Amino acid sequence: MSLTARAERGAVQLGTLEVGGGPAVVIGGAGADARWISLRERRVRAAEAVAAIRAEWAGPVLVEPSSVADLPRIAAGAEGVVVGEAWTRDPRLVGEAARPGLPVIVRRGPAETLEEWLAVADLCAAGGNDRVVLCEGGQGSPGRPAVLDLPLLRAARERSGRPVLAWPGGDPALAAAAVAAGADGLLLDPDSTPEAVAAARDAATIVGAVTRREEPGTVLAARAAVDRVDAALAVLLERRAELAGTIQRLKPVGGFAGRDMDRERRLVAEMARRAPALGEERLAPIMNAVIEAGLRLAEERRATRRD
Ligand SMILES: C=C(O[C@@H]1C=C(C(=O)O)C=C[C@H]1O)C(=O)O
Repeated sequence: MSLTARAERGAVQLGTLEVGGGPAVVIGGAGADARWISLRERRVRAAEAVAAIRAEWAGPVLVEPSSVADLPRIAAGAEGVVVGEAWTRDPRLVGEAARPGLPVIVRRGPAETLEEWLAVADLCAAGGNDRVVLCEGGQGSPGRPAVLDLPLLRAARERSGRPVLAWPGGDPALAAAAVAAGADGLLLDPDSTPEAVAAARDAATIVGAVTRREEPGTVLAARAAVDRVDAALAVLLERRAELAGTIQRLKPVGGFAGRDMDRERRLVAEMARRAPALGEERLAPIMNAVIEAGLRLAEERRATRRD
């Protein structure tokens, strides 16, 4: 599959948040598209935990239960259930988690094979609940921060047709790599800081703008998709201006005086291969504006440095 191809898959709705159909989503702490909490290793009751998060967040909430007893409370107050390794080892528990009809996020345990992982998802579906999202990656050992198998993530996505999230730890570079590999979203630590959430979202936005082909159905969704592409364009335009500025300093004659129209025509022709709908005719004035902005910046900088 090419880098920018769009794979067909079933999207899963987590409350108001669609996973798998549009942009890569971010699930985690404050500032994310959805929040989640784990009741494992916490001495807090499901109802209290859900109420606490509800007090500050009106969007989708997912909960990892500590036992089957938590499920009715979760079903009453949350938009999804998260099950991890402890659950996926026990088919009966998985069946119970899927029964209330809430979407289920199935996290792969580090020792679990692709077949075992997908079998857990199928178990949910067999119980009548096909709203299953997979999640690859998890906490490593102390010397090994995150364990994220990207080929396995891709295989799971292609084989199951289900959305697949990735757990990138706190590393935005891994978040970017996961989205580039096809992850439909990121599951961050529930206690992630707003800064960590923003960094992961930024990485997902920039990479996703190139790798995720979207087909939005409303003006609002299409504008949001355009905003993501513009975010990536801004990063590239800034980088391009810096590089073009370097060339002005290195050339014997820089700035507008050293303009090379033949080089400009050739780069437009090369770009038209990747942008055939726009073609050379439409790209030429765009690139002329981009190039002139870069030259103006270079000349302004040169004037203030007086070199
Ligand atoms: C950067 C250069 O200087 C100018 C700016 C260009 C650009 O921004 O791409 C291209 C050709 C030149 O007119 C260059 O010569 O490569």
